[in-house]
Order: sequence, then C-alpha cells, then structure tokens
Amino acid sequence: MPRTDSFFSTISAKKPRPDGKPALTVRERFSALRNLPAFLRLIWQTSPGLTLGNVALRLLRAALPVAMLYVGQLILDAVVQLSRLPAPERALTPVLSLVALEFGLAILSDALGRGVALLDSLLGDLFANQSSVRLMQHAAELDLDQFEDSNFYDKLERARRQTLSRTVLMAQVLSQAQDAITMGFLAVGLVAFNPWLLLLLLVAVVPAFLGESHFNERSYSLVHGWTPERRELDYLRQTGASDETAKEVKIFGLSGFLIDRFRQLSDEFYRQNKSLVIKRAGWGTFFAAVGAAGYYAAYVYIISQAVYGRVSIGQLTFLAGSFARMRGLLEGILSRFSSVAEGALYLQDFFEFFQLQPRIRRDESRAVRPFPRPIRQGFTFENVGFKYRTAEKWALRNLSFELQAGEKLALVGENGAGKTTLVKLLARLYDPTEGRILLDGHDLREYDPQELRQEIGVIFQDFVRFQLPAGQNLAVGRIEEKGNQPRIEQAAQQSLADSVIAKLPQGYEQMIGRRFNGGVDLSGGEWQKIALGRAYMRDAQLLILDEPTAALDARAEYEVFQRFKELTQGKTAVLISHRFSTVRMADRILVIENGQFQEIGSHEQLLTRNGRYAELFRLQAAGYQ
Ligand SMILES: Nc1ncnc2c1ncn2[C@@H]1O[C@H](COP(=O)(O)OP(=O)(O)OP(=O)(O)O)[C@@H](O)[C@H]1O
Repeated sequence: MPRTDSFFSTISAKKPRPDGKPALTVRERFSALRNLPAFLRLIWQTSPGLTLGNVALRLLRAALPVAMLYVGQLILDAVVQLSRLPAPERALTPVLSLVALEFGLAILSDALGRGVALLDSLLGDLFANQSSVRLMQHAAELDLDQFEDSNFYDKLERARRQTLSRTVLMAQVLSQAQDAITMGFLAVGLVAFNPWLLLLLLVAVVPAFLGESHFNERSYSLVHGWTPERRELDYLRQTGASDETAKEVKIFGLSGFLIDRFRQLSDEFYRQNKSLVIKRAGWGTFFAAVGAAGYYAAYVYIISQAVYGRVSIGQLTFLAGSFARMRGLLEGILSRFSSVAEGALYLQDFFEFFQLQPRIRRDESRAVRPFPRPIRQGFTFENVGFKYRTAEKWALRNLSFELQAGEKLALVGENGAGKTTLVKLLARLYDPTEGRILLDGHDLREYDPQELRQEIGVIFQDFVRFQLPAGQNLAVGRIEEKGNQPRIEQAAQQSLADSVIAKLPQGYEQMIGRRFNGGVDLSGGEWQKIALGRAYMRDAQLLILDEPTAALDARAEYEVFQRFKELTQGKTAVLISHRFSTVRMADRILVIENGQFQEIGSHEQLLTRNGRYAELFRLQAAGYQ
C-alpha cells in the first residue's frame, strides 16, 4: 500500500512539471477558479432560457433524495408498527399509499434527471458552436505576425481543444450546485441526530479530494506542457495521410520517416501518461478504502443506536441512507471540485487566447481619416525598415520611394530581396518597424485598416486554393458579390479563367480541389487564372499582383498582363514578376536588393543606367538566346 507521507510531500514540494516548469501550488490551482464567473456569463449568454430551465430542474431534483429517504423511513416505521398489531387489525392501505408516494418521487426524479441531461446536452452543443464561432471571429481579428508565432499556435490549439470539453465543465459546475443543495437537505437530518457524524464524513473524504486534485494538476501540466508536441503529432498525422502531401510522400518515400517521428513522440507521451494514470489508480484505491472505513464506522454507530432502541428501524435506514448518500455526494462534490478547478485551469488558456489583441486596428481614441477616393498623390515610403518578429535580419531597410497614383510599378529583386514584405506593408498586414508609409501625405496608420484593405486587391504567390465551387472561388475576391453571376463571369473573362471553367463538367458550380465529393483538381496555371479573377472582383484602387503568374506559360502570362494593363487604366498597381517581358510593361521598376533600395526608373531608363536591373535583364535575355 502506498505511503501517505510521500504523497503529501508531492503535494507540498514544487515538483517540476513534465514541461520543466514547477508544479502549480494549491493556491495557484484554486485561483484559476476566478475564471468561473466569466465562464458562467458565457453560458448564460449562450441561451438564458435553457440555462434558467436547467437551473430550475436541478433545484427541484436536489430536494428529491431527502424526500425519498424520508418516505422510506415512514414506510419502514409503519411496517414495524403494523407487524406489532394483532393480525386482524393489520391493514396494508397506509403503507401502500406511502409506497405509491415513493414510486411517484422515483419517477419524478428519473424524469427530472433526463430533463437535466437533455438541457445539458442542448446547452452544451450551443455553447460549443458559439465558442467555435467566437474563436474564428477572434482569430480573424488578429495580426498576421501573431499567426507566425508558434506560441500563438499553442494558445490557439489549447483554446480550440477547449470548446468541446468546456461543455463538460458547464455540466460539472451546475451539478456541483445541485449536489451541494441536496447535501444541505441531508445534512439537516444528520446534524440533528449527531453532528460528529458530519465531521467523520469530512475526515473520510478529504484525503481522496486532495489526491484527486493533485493528480488533476499533474495531468493538466502534462497536457499543457505537451501542446507543441501534440501540434506536431497532428501535423505528422496530416502530412502522412492527406491528398496535398501524398504525391511527395510517395515519391520521396517519406512515410517511414513520418511514422517513426510520430511513433517516437506518441510513445513518449504514452509513457508519461501511463505512469501518471497508474499512480492515480493506486492512490485512488487507497483513498476509496479510507472513505469506506469512515462510512462503516458511522454505520456501526447508527446500528448500535438502533439496537439500544434510541432510534427506530425507519430512522436507522434514513440515517444510514443519508450517510451513504452524503458520502457519495461529498466525494462527488470534492472530486468534481478538483476537476472543476482543473477545468478552470484550461479555461485560463481559453480566455488567454481571447485576451490576445491585434496591434493593427482602428485607433478608437481618435477620429480616423477618411480614405481618399480617388487616391490623389499615392503612397510614399519614408525610410521604411521592417524586421519580422522572429527574424534577426532586417527584411527591408532604409527604403524611400514613391508609388504615384495611377502608376504601374514593378518590383524586381532576387529571391528573399523583400518584395513580398513590401507588399504586405502596403496592405498593412504589418506595420513598419522603422520609418513610415504615407498615403496622400498622411501616415497609413491614420486610416481604418479595414477600409484600406477594401481599397486594395492583392493576389499573393501563395494564394489559397479554396475547396469551393469555381464561381465562389472567384467570388472570394469580393464575397458580398457571391450571388452576382454576371460579375463573376466578367471577372473570369478578364483573368482568362473563363476558358478553364468552360471545360469543367458543371461550369461555375463545379467543386474544385479534391477534398470534397465530386471535386475536380486544376493545374497550377489554371488555379492561378482563377485566383487572378479575384483581383478583378474588387473595385480596388490599388491592385497588387505578387507573382501570381509564375505557373502560367509565357504566352498566357503576357496576355494576362496586357489585359491587366488595359483593365486597370488609371488605377495604381504593383506587379511582382521574375519575367522581364512582364516587368518591362510597367511604368517604372523598383529594384530591391537585400531589403535595400537599388534603383528606380522605366525599363529604358534603367537599361541606360546600366546598373543592377540592366545586368539582371541581360542575364535573362541571354538565357533565351
Ligand atoms: N514570416 C516571416 N518571418 C520571418 N522572416 C520572413 C518571413 N517572411 C519572409 N521572411 C524573410 O524576409 C526576407 C524577405 O522575404 P520576402 O518574402 O519579402 O522576399 P521576396 O523578395 O518576395 O522573395 P521571393 O522572390 O522568393 O518571393 C527573406 O529573407 C525571408 O526569409
């Protein structure tokens, strides 16, 4: 049998958690309970009606156990009394009516129990749905660089896992209140008989409570500390078996490598968890025995009182029944209390995610500057520098140039030069680390970022291949117009996606991508034409194409850009391409190298200048000879 002193020493000492951090103290654990009021508020907001109904049914149900025990006592006492009467005087009717009453109470208790379970499950489903929606809404508000931080993913992952298990916590908190009320009723009878029995009860169950609470914390720590590895496990599972990766996994024979890593991680988690659950089971058995000993001590005492005639047989069953029920309830309340405390620790993760705030957002403290329609002067980069949060190196530095209104500017530079970063700064996906960007003479930060993004259409090189019907895949460029078929078709014509869609069996209704039933996959170039169509769905004043044509054949790219030039007459545009045949169509070309400004000018000017652009241009031209 395990020794209790070693158990208590594990409670008091700050044993390191599996993630290397010290274990939470009892006080820290309990302080997580302060998250409960906010949690209960969320439940109430989910559905006031269902919450009220749930509480009302539970209140009613809380009173039933004591009522049933009491009726049980009356029945037994009546039977004993009747049995003492001479046979002819005995009548069954008064006992039968008591039995009928108990029967009625039993049926009511069962019905109420089912009602509570029903409301719990309805409320739980609604709560899980609403939490998921809140999670998606909040994630959508956050900044791009928050998504690029692995700590953020850990928080998101923990919050995501919370949405379902929180419904269990909700039922637990409500059951807790219900059982506490039942206990209150039962305690009245027990205290009236002998208050020491209540104390005995506490002594019998408190060790079990402490044990539960200790092991709950250990398992929370294990799960919490393993969040990054669990994300990796999910990633490995998905990479090992998904349509997107199957091609390379097969060609490179990666499945063994992925499975080995998965096995290594999952075995380690299994090992750590196994040792915890074994310890938990051992201690649990021991504490259950302590609880049972307390119960039997009380039982012997009550029996002795009955034997010496100080209580009736009916009272004996009432008291023994009350004690047994109270022990069950108290054990339940205490162990639930520690799992509620554990749930509250998880809630902390949930609320922490919602506390993350975006930095790029409308400044509520001052009036936002109305977005210029049309843009008059254009964008000015003033000594702009940018460093990614996780990077050592500056992605852009000391960048000053103007993007004039109505101008078509091409960005040229080698891989990693900083072209995409520049575009992301224009769209305010990030703010410059140094310097500033002006729009018509005012800092970009003075405008509402939402409005700015509405006025900008960007198609990135790594555009998303939405697993949606073809028409909707174009409409994502302006999702409010998803029902406007003529507009979608026009965008498709402009981006040359119309000929791709014409070949699809169900045209604009055709599901594309292989993930869903009946989906048809497209070639890289065909996907690009669809993605390009999104740019034409917008009424944007600034259009940015970040190499969305890399997979197009040379003729298609030439055609796409010719059209782009015609269709965006008078609009400001930024193009990124590694093909100089495309680049030369721009009014001016900005050359960036290692995040620094190199030169700017028209194709002819830059060739005459004979600098970096001329060198790169000749290099590519030589390749075609
Ligand atoms: N999210 C990120 N976090 C950290 N560093 C990044 C991130 N995105 C880009 N970088 C780094 O910033 C630099 C500039 O990248 P950027 O994507 O702007 O280059 P690019 O000129 O568009 O290159 P390419 O022609 O290959 O598309 C590179 O050194 C890159 O490694």
